Amino acid sequence: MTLVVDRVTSGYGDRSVVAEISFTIEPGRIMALFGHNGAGKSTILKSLLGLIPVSSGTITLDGHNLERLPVTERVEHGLRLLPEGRGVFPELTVEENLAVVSAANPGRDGGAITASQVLELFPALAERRQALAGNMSGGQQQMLALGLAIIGSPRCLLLEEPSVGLQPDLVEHLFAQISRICRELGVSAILIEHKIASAMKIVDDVLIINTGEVVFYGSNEETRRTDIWKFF
Ligand SMILES: Nc1ncnc2c1ncn2[C@@H]1O[C@H](COP(=O)(O)OP(=O)(O)OP(=O)(O)O)[C@@H](O)[C@H]1O
Repeated sequence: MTLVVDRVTSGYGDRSVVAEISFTIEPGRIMALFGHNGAGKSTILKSLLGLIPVSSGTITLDGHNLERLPVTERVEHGLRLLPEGRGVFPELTVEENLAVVSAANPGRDGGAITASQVLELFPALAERRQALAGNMSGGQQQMLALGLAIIGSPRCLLLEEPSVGLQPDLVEHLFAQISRICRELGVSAILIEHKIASAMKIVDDVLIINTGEVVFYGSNEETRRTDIWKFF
């Protein structure tokens, strides 16, 4: 399912924070969203998911216009947010976390990803299925959050700084898992990340914004040939 964002402008109240944002992500591909603090990265994700309204522009997922739909319907279409911080229920076990989210996301067309498939995809979670999520390490909690995000029929993951608080080796591991999930399931992703060198190992395309406007959009290869630091 191709995500096409075309000239989206949005913000808070009367204040536009991001303007005329455009990009396209094909299934199975990952786009990095880079920019300095306060550039508007999270605002773009919130606009895609419908947490804040867009004032102009269109968002289509495989041809379906999403920009006027409520959050619940956008989730049904396959948009999934992995929020900054731990997107898990700390007082529930791994299994209970998976059960709660499965109940809320039955998925569509019989091809939905179930809790048991998530445990097959992440053996480290299967080993800890009875553990309380809140007692697990940061890396394990992030893996569970990723597992929860793909239950049902995900099409596009919105990943908000998933590496925050993780040791460098765990960051590499998590990113490898994100890459594998996207390629294997044909799910696209937007990755907001400050750890640019690590992100560059898994992303296909890069969008850089500065004070709410796109200042660079290119493939991984083009990004590596460009002095991107001037855009921050
Ligand atoms: N709920 C809100 N109400 C009003 N203004 C907000 C709100 N959230 C963010 N902003 C403003 O929108 C601008 C962009 O913020 P945003 O969180 O999108 O940036 P960001 O690029 O994600 O930053 P960071 O890397 O620090 O998370 C900032 O000026 C911020 O103060």
